[in-house]
Amino acid sequence: MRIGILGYGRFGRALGELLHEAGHAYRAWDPMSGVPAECRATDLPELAAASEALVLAVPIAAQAAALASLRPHLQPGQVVFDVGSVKAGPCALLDAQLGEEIPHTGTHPLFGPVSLARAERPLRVVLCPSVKHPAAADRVERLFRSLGCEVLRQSPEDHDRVMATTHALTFFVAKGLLAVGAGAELPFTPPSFHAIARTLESVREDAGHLFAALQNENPFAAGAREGLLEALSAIHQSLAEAAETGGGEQLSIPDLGTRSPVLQEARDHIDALDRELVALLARRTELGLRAGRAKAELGLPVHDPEREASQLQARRAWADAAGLDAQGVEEVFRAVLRASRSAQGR
Ligand SMILES: O=C(O)C(=O)C[C@]1(C(=O)O)C=C[C@@H](O)C=C1
Repeated sequence: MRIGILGYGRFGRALGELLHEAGHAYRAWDPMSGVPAECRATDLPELAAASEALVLAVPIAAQAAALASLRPHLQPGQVVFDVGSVKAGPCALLDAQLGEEIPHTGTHPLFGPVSLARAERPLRVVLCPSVKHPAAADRVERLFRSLGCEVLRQSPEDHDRVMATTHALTFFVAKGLLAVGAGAELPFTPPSFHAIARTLESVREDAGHLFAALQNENPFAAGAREGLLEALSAIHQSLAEAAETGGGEQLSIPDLGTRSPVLQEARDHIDALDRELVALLARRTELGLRAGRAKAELGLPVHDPEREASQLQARRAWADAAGLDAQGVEEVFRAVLRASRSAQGR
């Protein structure tokens, strides 16, 4: 399928790379950011004429204007979809501007430039079909599946309701933490902070317009924020009361039932950890494939003994520093490298 990307910001560019990796031809047009010559359309009419599917990858606030300028160049055989993080408004806009004539659907890829660069998997996409165009939703679903994505169908409202209490609230909390200095260079941080530190990083790296769109364009976000603030002040209040009365009953952690025996508990943790290791190996394989493709373009072979020698040396040193058996860790990485090479050879 020939794809046209309208808007070549960070997401448009990352989507272009994903399309390219999956073997799709794409062109892009953006009056603001530099599109590389090899995939740049001359102008909007040319982009529209050259594409079977058009992706609206502009900030939500710019969607109406972008769609209005695209509309005169569209044909009924094409399909148009947006990739915005909220869906009620954008889906209504697509319906209003493209109507019965131009097939369209709303989508929200639950990944971005940062998670793509980190080769995080699975890639998930929420698809909000227009009742006017069921076949368009099927075409776009097939396109995302060809990129290795899992596709989940939802109504725009159901999508926005879930996003209000997850995406919008996460960004809201992260903004608050950044405002109180939790994102600053700190001399040390406890493990309980590590997961949220990653979130602070992505919030900091995300384009500024995303925060405003998540909060202001999602019809359920303000209610979710109020609910969170109420819940937090109730907790704050009960902490203050407990400090005054010396009591702690209402703050006690709920009883999790009978304690598991030590062995069971250790095994449960080991299982959880191994699951994370497998997910990490999947990401590592993906990155190996990416390195392989880059080397193929340079005419280099899969096996790079020099790079592997320096990798093994570094991993031995990391093992030493962690108090592990360096030889054992080296063997693990030899197996990882063998698997990576064989994945590239597939
Ligand atoms: O860095 C590369 O060139 C890769 O292809 C990745 C990788 C790896 O998995 O780390 C795999 C094979 C090479 O021999 C060296 C390293």
